[in-house]
Amino acid sequence: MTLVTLDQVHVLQGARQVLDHVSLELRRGEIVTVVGPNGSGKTTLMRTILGALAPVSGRVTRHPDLRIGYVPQRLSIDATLPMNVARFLSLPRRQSPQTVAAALADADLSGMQDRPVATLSGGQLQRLLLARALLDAPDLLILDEPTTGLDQPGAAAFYRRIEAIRDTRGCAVLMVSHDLHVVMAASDRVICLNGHICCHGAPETVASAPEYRALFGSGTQGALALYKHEHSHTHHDHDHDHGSHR
Ligand SMILES: Nc1ncnc2c1ncn2[C@@H]1O[C@H](COP(=O)(O)OP(=O)(O)OP(=O)(O)O)[C@@H](O)[C@H]1O
Repeated sequence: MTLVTLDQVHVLQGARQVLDHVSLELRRGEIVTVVGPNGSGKTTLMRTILGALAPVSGRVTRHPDLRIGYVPQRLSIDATLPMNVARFLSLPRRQSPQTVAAALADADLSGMQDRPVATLSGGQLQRLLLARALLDAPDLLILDEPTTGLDQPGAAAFYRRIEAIRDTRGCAVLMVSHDLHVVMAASDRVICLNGHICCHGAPETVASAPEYRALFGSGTQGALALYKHEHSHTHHDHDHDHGSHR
């Protein structure tokens, strides 16, 4: 089932054209990652899909009654605010204890209802934002650079959790990421954006595309092969190029 379709979308930020002829489809159950250099329009694309920005031409079509859960890059919370996790998740709308418990379990924060938000680690706070995005049982989960500030093992664990949520809830996931190595392995499809869509497809296809390599160098494919090797414990004869990292 197609959840969102963008057809030849053009979006301006101020007078500047940021998205140019962008067409894509998001389908139920898939994990799609958008990669691209700084200023390439990734956040603009997320906000266009959310409906916060309108295209000047082209069309965005959302499935009727589509529910979108959004995980922002970061949240500025006043660290001195005396608020616990359960209360944070019941703002602005009251949620049942069961809904809160299920969202916390999916975000690997089981039993944390009474913890003051100010005492959470960076990784736990990120997962709290994930739990909040799960409260309304979204069909599509949008995450904008969700692992900013996490170290590589923390980011890898976060992406595995996202995969588990997709598997159990069946929602689609669209995310922006700079963690190229890990994310390439955790995605069904990758879209490489630089104002327009430079290339897209399976992670392996994108990692070896000349357009992608021109933007990110050639190191990622080797790291991808390495990650998959460790992850699956199978022994494929990948075209390793570990020596050529940027
Ligand atoms: N509100 C705005 N007004 C004017 N220009 C904007 C606005 N928001 C973004 N831009 C410009 O649009 C372009 C794309 O920005 P966007 O935030 O979508 O890129 P990005 O790929 O998410 O970047 P980054 O990786 O740095 O987060 C940039 O040149 C940015 O300066």
